[in-house]
Amino acid sequence: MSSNSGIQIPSRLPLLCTHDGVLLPGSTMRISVDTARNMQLVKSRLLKGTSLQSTIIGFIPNTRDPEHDSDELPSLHSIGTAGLVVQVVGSNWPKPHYTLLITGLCRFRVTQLLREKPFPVAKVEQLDKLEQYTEGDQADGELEELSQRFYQAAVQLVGMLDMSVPVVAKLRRLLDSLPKETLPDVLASMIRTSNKEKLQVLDAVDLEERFKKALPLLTRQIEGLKLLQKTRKLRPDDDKRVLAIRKGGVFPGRQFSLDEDGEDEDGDDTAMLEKKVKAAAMPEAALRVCLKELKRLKKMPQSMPEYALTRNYLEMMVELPWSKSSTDCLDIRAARVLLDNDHYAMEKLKRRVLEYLAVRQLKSTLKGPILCFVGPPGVGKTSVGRSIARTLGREFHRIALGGVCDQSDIRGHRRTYVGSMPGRIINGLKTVGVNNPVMTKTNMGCIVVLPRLTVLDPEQNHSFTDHYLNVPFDLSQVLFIATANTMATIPPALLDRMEVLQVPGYTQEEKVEIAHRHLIPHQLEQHGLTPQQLQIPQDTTKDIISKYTREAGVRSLERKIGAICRAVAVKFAEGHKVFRAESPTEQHNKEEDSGIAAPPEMPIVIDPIALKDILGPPVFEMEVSERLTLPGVAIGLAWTPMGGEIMFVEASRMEGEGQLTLTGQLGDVMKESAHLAISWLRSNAKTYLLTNGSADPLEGTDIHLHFPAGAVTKDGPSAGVTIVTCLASLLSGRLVRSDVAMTGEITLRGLVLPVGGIKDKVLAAHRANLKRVIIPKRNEKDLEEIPPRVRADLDFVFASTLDEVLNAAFDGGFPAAVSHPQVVSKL
Ligand SMILES: Nc1ncnc2c1ncn2[C@@H]1O[C@H](COP(=O)(O)OP(=O)(O)OP(=O)(O)O)[C@@H](O)[C@H]1O
Repeated sequence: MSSNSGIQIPSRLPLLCTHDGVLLPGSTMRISVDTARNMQLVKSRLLKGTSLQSTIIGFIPNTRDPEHDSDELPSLHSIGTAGLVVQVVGSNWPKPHYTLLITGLCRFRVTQLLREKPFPVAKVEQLDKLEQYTEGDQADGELEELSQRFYQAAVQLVGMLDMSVPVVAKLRRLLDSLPKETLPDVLASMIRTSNKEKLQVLDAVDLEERFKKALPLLTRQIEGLKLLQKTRKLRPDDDKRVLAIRKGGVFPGRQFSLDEDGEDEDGDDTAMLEKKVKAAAMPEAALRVCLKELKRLKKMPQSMPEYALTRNYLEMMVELPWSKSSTDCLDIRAARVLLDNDHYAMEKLKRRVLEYLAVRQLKSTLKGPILCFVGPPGVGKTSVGRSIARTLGREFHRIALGGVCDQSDIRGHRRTYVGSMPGRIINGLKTVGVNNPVMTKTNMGCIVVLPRLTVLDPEQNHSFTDHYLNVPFDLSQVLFIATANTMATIPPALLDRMEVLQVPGYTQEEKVEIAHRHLIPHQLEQHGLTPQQLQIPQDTTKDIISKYTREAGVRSLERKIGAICRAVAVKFAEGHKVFRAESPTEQHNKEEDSGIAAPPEMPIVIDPIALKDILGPPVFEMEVSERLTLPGVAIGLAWTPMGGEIMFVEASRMEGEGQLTLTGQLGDVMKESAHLAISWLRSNAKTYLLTNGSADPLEGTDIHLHFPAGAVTKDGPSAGVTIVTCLASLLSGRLVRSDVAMTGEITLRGLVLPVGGIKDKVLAAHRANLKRVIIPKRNEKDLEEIPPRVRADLDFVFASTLDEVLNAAFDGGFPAAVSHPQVVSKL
């Protein structure tokens, strides 16, 4: 029935004493507090409390809170309103204070003041109660009549207001849905009433009296409105007059001078714009264009669509930072510390960035190549860009070109088009307000269609012309950093203008460090939690990495940590009940525990059980060894723009005519690898005793080769060795070792050629807990990039021939019947 009747307020309430307003039940008000006791209440109750109950406070009106803590508390107004604090905003200007947004729930009476310091707390008796209304309804005819009259008056009042205003329409609907008993409070807080009148309504505990107090206020408001409407009707042509003036003003050459403040706004506006144009310190060419446009604008009637276009253009022009730049404050030593503080690992990248910055410091006019960071998503490319901006003391802007394959997105649309806009670069400059920010451009691959690449050419940057501006803008001060996931999609002409820095994926250990140094503290802060409230042990982080994410970077790891923080934040908001998992052994203790709130200083520790509770069952289970229980399966290593991955190759044979079927969305190069592999095995079948009695192992058999994850397109020559191993296993009936992965291109003669992406591939093998990795001999030098700890965990086999590959891939080797002639690679 009543909205506030169901509320049960605590029997002890902290009191907020104020002289600046009266909170009535059912209304919301903003109140600023700055006295000692009130500030204490906010600090130690509202900001520290974690339960819903702690956000309920007693609002005592008409009582001035003493300025100082030591001053005596004056006698309290006996009736107050229990209020729910929905928002607290703190500020130090002009002096420390908090602004509270508080919603009134119900009246209470102070029965006993329990303490005065640091803020008053009192025993209270709740006044507005459900029974009171229901009983009143049945018993009292007069009350019924009063409430009806009040309702009618309220309807009349709302009827006089403009229903097209959404708030009025909402109030009209509310009138019917709210219980009638609450109307005096709600309306008294909405209409024009003094604090004294509101206080009288508040003090009217008896419902009948409350109606009697509020009704005259309502009637007064209605009468006031009636009077206002009458005076408006007396001067009906007022509006028209205003209209006439406005219309007249747009005719060129005619000036109106009005005594009142309704001056000719448009004339004023253009004059203002002119002033701004002159103050914008633009280069000669741009200034000339602006002045010409201004001249046109002055002559143009405002109703012309072009008026708005020209105005927008001019406003854009004056807002651009033509000659506004921030001063660089580069200190290489500080930069090193900052880069190290912001990012763990990525030593090579950091070293190159520092070199770049050092050269800039020595020669500020440096027109070096644009840096381009290439690596899987979430490895910190953009975030290094942000750190560079910080070290230089520059603004940072990120242009994400995801999905953008249109040059107008970068260069803007010509102004002749409706809805034309400047491109992303100019827009970015307008946002940052200086002409020398650090800009990162994500996903460079998409600029394939840019016919002219001036943006990325340092030599041509000084005269970048956006189609919308149509005058050159000097971008030579902007420090561009490009980022991309793969180099494959960047046009060679673009690549040629950039210095590419590879950012490989992270090892599990690196991820754990990054999580504990950066991601967890960052997420805790984002969710308003402290390390005293939530702790994630290293083992849990390892579990999150291996069981819930499979990525080269750390983005989804960060998301998972965020999910944990959210779950814990909910627990704290609910009052921090003991957060335990429901393992069967603990189940019986649950009832005893459930009522006890853990002491607030106890952190929530995320153990494996809690982890499973929050993130659900593990998403990735290592299934490597399970899948290698039959002959004809081998593990390869693939490189994708998302980092390295392990890849299974499966083969099966059936009766047929020696045909090879390939499935799994393979590209041409990969299909050719498969054919090469078959040919090599056929030609060496005798050597390895794969003949099965006949001369050709494929006689009377069809072979099917499949690369699982069939929906993903795969290509490249690096699966060659894996296909050979897989087929050798199928034809020999022997199992491939379940802890070995391999990569390498093959030739028809059985040589193993080098491939790319070794670091990412090796990291993928390490992530998958494999022990042995077979890589081409000529890739041995790439191992330098791999962290020593990962190198120590793995057993590397460097193969230059397929014979070596097979020997390493099978337990006990893969002996040839006759000794295999050693072929030396001259490639
Ligand atoms: N080495 C690191 N140390 C600390 N934090 C890191 C590190 N690497 C990545 N991060 C964090 O990972 C998150 C994602 O990084 P970022 O957005 O820079 O990725 P990105 O490489 O630009 O990805 P994309 O290619 O998808 O744009 C950021 O919050 C970043 O701070």
